[in-house]
Amino acid sequence: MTTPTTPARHQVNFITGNTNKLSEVQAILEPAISVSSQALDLLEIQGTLEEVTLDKCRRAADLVGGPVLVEDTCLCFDALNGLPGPYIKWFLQSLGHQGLNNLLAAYEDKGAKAVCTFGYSAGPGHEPILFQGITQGKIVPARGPTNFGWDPIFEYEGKTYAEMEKSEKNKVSHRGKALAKLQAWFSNEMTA
Ligand SMILES: O=c1[nH]c(=O)c2ncn([C@@H]3O[C@H](COP(=O)(O)OP(=O)(O)OP(=O)(O)O)[C@@H](O)[C@H]3O)c2[nH]1
Ligand SMILES: [Mg+2]
Repeated sequence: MTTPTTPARHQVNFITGNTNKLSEVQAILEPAISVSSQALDLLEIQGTLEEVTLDKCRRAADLVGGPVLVEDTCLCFDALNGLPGPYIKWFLQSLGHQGLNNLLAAYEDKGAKAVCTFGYSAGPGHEPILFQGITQGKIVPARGPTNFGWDPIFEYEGKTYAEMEKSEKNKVSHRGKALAKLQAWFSNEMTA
């Protein structure tokens, strides 16, 4: 007679230097998928949203020598044909919330897409798999706590991300949507 075994819980090693990202990923994935993390400052190439994450993921797998999860987040202004996109980190650092609003002053269209692209690689030499989530919102003057990036200037259905409870943001966010796809893929793998 064989004893039924419970399938091993999935485990991911999320490589990021961003503690805010890490706590959102843990809040969304755990306890179903356990999340460990290494803070490595990965070099990021110029390119499309997908190219940046693919390259980041391959680099992380080579550095760590095992399975890795990485993520790259873009903020794409509709009036600017998707810019700043993957370069939002440097735009935010240089211009701040007001400066990002000013970029759209000449345009009526304040629409913006928050795009999150996760890359999972089973290890060095394994081609990464991408999971992407997009939330459409608009850019507004800052409202709410300022502890995470551009959260105070990204408004979705009347509230900025910064004004939402964490659990509320995770339900509607670019990151939450991307992680729902990743979770579906992992549970499929588990039953395959
Ligand atoms: O208000 C925000 N709400 C979010 O949900 C969010 N997610 C990312 N960011 C910021 O957008 C840039 C992405 O750059 P990014 O993806 O390269 O991140 P990063 O360099 O901080 O970490 P990582 O590359 O080590 O993972 C960085 O400035 C992040 O702080 C966010 N800001
Ligand atoms: Mg980065």
